[in-house]
Amino acid sequence: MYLVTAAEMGQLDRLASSEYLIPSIVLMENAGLRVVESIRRHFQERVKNRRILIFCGKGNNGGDGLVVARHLLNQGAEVKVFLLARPEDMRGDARTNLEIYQKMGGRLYPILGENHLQRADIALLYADLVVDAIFGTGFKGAALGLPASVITMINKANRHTVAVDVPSGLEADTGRIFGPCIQATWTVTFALPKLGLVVEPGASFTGRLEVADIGIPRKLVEDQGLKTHLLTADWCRANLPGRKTDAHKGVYGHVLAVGGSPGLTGAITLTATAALRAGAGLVTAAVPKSLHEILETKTTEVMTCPLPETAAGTLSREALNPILERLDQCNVLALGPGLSREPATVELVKELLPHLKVPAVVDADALNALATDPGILAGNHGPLVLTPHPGEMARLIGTTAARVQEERLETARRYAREWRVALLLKGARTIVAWPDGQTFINPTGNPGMATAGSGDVLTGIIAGLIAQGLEPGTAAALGAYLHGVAGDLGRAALGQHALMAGDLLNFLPAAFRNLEVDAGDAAGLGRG
Ligand SMILES: NC(=O)C1=CN([C@@H]2O[C@H](COP(=O)(O)OP(=O)(O)OC[C@H]3O[C@@H](n4cnc5c(N)ncnc54)[C@H](OP(=O)(O)O)[C@@H]3O)[C@@H](O)[C@H]2O)[C@@H](O)CC1
Ligand SMILES: Nc1ncnc2c1ncn2[C@@H]1O[C@H](COP(=O)(O)OP(=O)(O)O)[C@@H](O)[C@H]1O
Ligand SMILES: [K+]
Repeated sequence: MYLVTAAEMGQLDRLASSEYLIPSIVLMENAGLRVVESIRRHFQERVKNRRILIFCGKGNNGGDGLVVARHLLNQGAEVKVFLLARPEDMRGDARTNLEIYQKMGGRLYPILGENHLQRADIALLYADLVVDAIFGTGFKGAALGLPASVITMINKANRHTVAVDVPSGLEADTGRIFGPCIQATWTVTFALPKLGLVVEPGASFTGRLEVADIGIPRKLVEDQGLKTHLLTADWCRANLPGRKTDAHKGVYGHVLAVGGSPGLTGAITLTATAALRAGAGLVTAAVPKSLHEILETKTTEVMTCPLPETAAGTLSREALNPILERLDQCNVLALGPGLSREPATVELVKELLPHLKVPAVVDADALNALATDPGILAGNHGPLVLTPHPGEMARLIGTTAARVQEERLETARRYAREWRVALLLKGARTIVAWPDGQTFINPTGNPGMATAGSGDVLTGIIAGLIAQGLEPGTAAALGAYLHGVAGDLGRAALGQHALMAGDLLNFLPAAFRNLEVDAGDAAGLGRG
């Protein structure tokens, strides 16, 4: 599903009117009607006598709110409109809808000063629902003064609140909040979701998100060349690697997982096991030779391979050729889990990356090694997926994790394009940016996944999907989605505190099953 900025949405609205002759007031009417339908569903279609307060701003968002008000009035609800503007300041379609509402005898209460707040505050005590139509995509910066007081008052009333298009106080483009913001129970956004509704902190203020069709022609949307997408189950389902009835394990590829160091054998174990869970045919874990027996003990289906090591028991530079030889029989490398930052091991990573002929998922300490010499990626390199968390991303581009978190989308998009890699930036609402600019935001996952080894599992899932023939960028997006679904299933069963990385492996089958279309697949009968 495409995601848009306020400007892109405004462009769509304008072109719908100018190129497709759809009057803007028709778009506003459609928007209002979609909100009314959503409110009816909220009340199981019984809106009669419901006490509904509608807070309207002076712009078109307020206009939407006035459309909502008059239709609810017509349907027998007890409606009160609180208008944060003087009627004479209203313009265009919003003004028209204000006048229609007034002609219908709708109750209208101006909020032009703090002295008007009390009436609204009392009404809030008895309200069955609050409709937030104060600010939409036209909002910038921070709500101050009276709007800030109104937003704070509404939040304090703690009533069910539906936000029209965007929760008021939220920047539609970034999801950032600089002042009070409506805490919506749910949001009805028009035509396409705005970026700020699906990334934190905006996503938390948005509540449950409904995307309402207001009649913007689909072809117009397709012709816009939009590059940002919200990952959906449908998209993931369409990109799941198939399973042929006459398949053999070689068909599903062979992952070479390289990593491990004393005390960090768990990371490489999680990655290797996750690759199998994700459906790879074969997986080999290549580790420093003194850890080889531990891996043999910790794994069963995973094959293992001892490699030359340093005195510290980490992979040494002599491991380069054995790894390259092993890669001749593999079709994807997972590099980094538990690797350590031993200088010789860092050198090994820097020598290995430019020689790769197969796709590689580069994670954890391999990223830290890359950060010591970013120019490594300047030359030609195989298709890479980098999976940094904000700290590792900060090291890669020489900034701070806080700065990365302020500009997650642009940071990921810029790095992917500059270094021609698929860049997966972990964290709440993981971002997957492809070299061509296509960018995906993952809505699945939860804070229970902020636990040691969770990223190692993701690395394995992505490598396992590439092993089965998926393009690296597609595998990164699909992997992030499945990883998050496994985390959500894990949270439902175990809670957020108890969830551990190993649990993600146990819930991965259910995450796949949720996506597989027909029961046949789920029973492992294989797709014909
Ligand atoms: N055809 C269409 O276009 C359709 C549009 N639709 C609807 O229109 C909405 C966009 O409407 P919009 O562009 O009028 O802006 P909106 O969000 O109502 O803001 C109102 C005013 O807020 C003000 N303001 C801004 N920042 C502020 C701040 N920090 N603190 C205080 N005030 C601030 C700013 O005032 P100004 O800066 O101009 O003085 C602005 O004029 C969109 O979300 C959707 O709901 C639908 O009907 C579908 C069809
Ligand atoms: N608050 C959160 N919401 C959703 N997912 C999260 C959250 N915190 C962490 N995660 C996910 O958990 C994983 C953490 O990975 P990482 O930090 O690399 O852990 P480790 O290095 O211990 O394996 C990432 O996939 C990240 O997206
Ligand atoms: K709003």
